[in-house]
Amino acid sequence: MVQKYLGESEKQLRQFFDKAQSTSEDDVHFIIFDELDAIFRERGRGDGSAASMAYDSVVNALLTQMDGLNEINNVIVFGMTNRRELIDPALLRPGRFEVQVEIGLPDFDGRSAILRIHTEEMKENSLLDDGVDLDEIARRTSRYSGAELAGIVRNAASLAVSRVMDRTLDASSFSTEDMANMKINMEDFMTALRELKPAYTDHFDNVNTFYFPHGFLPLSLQHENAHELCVSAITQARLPGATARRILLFGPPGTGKTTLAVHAALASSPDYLKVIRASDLVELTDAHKSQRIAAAFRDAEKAKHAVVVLDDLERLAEIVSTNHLQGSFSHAVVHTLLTSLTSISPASSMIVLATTRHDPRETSFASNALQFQQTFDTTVRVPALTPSDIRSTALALDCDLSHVRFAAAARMPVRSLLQVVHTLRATTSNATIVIDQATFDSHMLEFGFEDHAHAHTAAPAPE
Ligand SMILES: Nc1ncnc2c1ncn2[C@@H]1O[C@H](COP(=O)(O)OP(=O)(O)OP(=O)(O)O)[C@@H](O)[C@H]1O
Repeated sequence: MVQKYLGESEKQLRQFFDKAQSTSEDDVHFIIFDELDAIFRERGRGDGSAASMAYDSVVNALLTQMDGLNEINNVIVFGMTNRRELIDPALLRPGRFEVQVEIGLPDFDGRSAILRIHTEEMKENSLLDDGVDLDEIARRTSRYSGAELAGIVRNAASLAVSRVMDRTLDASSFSTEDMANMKINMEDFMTALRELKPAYTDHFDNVNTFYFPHGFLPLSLQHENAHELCVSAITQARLPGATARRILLFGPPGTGKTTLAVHAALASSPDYLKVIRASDLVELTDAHKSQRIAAAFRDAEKAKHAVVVLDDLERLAEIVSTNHLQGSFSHAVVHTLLTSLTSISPASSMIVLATTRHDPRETSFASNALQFQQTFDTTVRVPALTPSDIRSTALALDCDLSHVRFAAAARMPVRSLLQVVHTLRATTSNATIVIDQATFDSHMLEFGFEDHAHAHTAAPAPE
């Protein structure tokens, strides 16, 4: 559609419709626009340059043609897009693209059928090993789109070819054994699956190693309760009429809020998981940050069971408070966060787990800016560890703190405890290490924590 000269695209558009109109009414014409969003974007959004005005004019031309369609009844127009929100709204009104059908990610039957179609020819040519279980591949690809499944098949085929080509460079000297080797087997599919990850997700494998490098620990009764609440909210979000879709986890720095949210999300086997962290958005402009956040929510709406984790809301929103009532934040990001959170479709089973260091029950600048009370359905406190939680968590990591004295009111964020325990553990290869008071105290001081035995709170190192 895009032409070099001004007015050419409009002319071409008119020609499509004129051709359809000029034929007999018995001949039905289909006009199909692929990637509709590439050309028919919302008008007035450009930079005012001649090029952007030219795009606006193409949209006008299509609107004129579509309106004229009422008088002819042998033309059916299809538009395809995966960015519906970018299309000029006038095109989506009744009388234009009035029937809108969403084609989401394929379900198990759909994936099986897609895999069968793409492997049919291989099977006919005896290139598919009998051990290839397409249903098993369909089971393992719950988050893959049709195009990605086709990519898996192509990748598996090229693995089989390269296996033989690595051994035999001359195709004319192929032996029967080479031909048998060329068959695409289950192992090729498994390798292809590991290499090609679906677009509509974070890579779950990376998530595991990133968030729980040493495994996931129960930490405390409150942590376990918070975890259970998140898992059951995610499970119930899949049922009609679910009400708790937006959960806010709050607690002091380093108490394990993000880890808990991500683990609960994984435990409920979502087919889409997106963790949005401020560190992934650094160096982006506010507009780009907002786009990323909005896109994650859009993708989540498309998935069947989606979880979005918003890690550290105040960092995402760049909140800097000078006191509990004043400060600054990124208006664009806050606007996007609030709009995305409050406009989750009731039909979707998406659930959002967000983390913050601010107690939503107390007045604070962050709490006001992000409207915690109005935006979230449920809030859950994730506390620092008590002395008995500290001991049991350390023991789970083979570090015996029974000889260390803590003030009853002492509290320690799990991050601080893990820092100390891991350095203590690094000093010896013994199965379980028994730590005395002096060694523990000196490590605590080294990390800048207050005297835990007397202080009410073992403060974490400044961030
Ligand atoms: N249940 C757990 N099991 C094992 N490790 C954990 C657990 N919870 C937290 N951790 C570890 O403790 C550290 C801090 O956890 P996390 O980042 O989740 O805390 P946070 O409350 O989100 O912190 P912040 O307020 O700074 O965002 C991480 O290194 C994480 O791996």
